[in-house]
Amino acid sequence: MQPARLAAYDIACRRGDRVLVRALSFDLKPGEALHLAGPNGIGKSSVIRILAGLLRPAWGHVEREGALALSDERLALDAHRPLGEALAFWQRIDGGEATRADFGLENLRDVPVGYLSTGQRKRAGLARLAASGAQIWLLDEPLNGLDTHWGAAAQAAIEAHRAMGGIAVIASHQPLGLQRLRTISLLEHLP
Ligand SMILES: Nc1ncnc2c1ncn2[C@@H]1O[C@H](COP(=O)(O)OP(=O)(O)OP(=O)(O)O)[C@@H](O)[C@H]1O
Repeated sequence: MQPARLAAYDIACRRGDRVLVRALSFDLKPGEALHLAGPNGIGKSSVIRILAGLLRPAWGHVEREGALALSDERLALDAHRPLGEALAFWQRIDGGEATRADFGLENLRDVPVGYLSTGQRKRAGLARLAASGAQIWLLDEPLNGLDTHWGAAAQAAIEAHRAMGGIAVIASHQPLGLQRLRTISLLEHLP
C-alpha cells in the first residue's frame, strides 16, 4: 500500500446560509484514525463530504494522498442486482483485492440488493468499501443499523485496514472501541 495522508487545514463548513463548523484542522498518517463526534445535525456528514471532495469548504483546504472510499447511508450498489453480482461488478471497477474482512454476506449473495435489511445493507456497503483497495476510508455512521456482533466486526475491519497502513475517519454520534483513536468533538468547532 502506498503511504497515505489526509490533512485538513482550518476548515469551515457552511450549509445554506449557516456556518456549522469552523477552525477544524488535523493531519492523519498511515495507521491513524479520527472520530468526528457530536450530536445530530452538528455537521459530521457535511465534514465527511468536504473530506471526500463532494462539498467545498467555506474556508480552508484539504490535502489527500492516496485513494479514498466513502461509506455513508447511500448504498453504492445496484439495487436490482443480486448482492454477489453487485459486489463483484464494483470490485472489478474499483480494482481492489479480495478482502479477508467477513461481513456475513455469503448466504445473501443471491438476494437482490434492494431486498436487504437495514443492517445487511450497511454490511454490504462496508464490504464494498473494504474491497475497494482505497487507503483512506471515510465512514459516516458505520455502526448505524448494526447489531452488537456486526458492530464489532465492522470495527475489527477498520482496525485491520489501519494495521495495513490505512487511514480511517469515522463520523459517529456513538462511542467507538478503536485503539489509539483521535477524537474531535465538533461541539468545540462551533462558529
Ligand atoms: N444541502 C443542504 N442545505 C442546507 N442545509 C443542509 C444541507 N444539508 C444538510 N444541511 C443541514 O446541515 C446541518 C448538518 O447536517 P449533517 O447531516 O452534516 O449533520 P450530522 O452531524 O451528520 O447529523 P446526524 O448525526 O443527524 O447525521 C443540518 O442542520 C442539516 O439540516
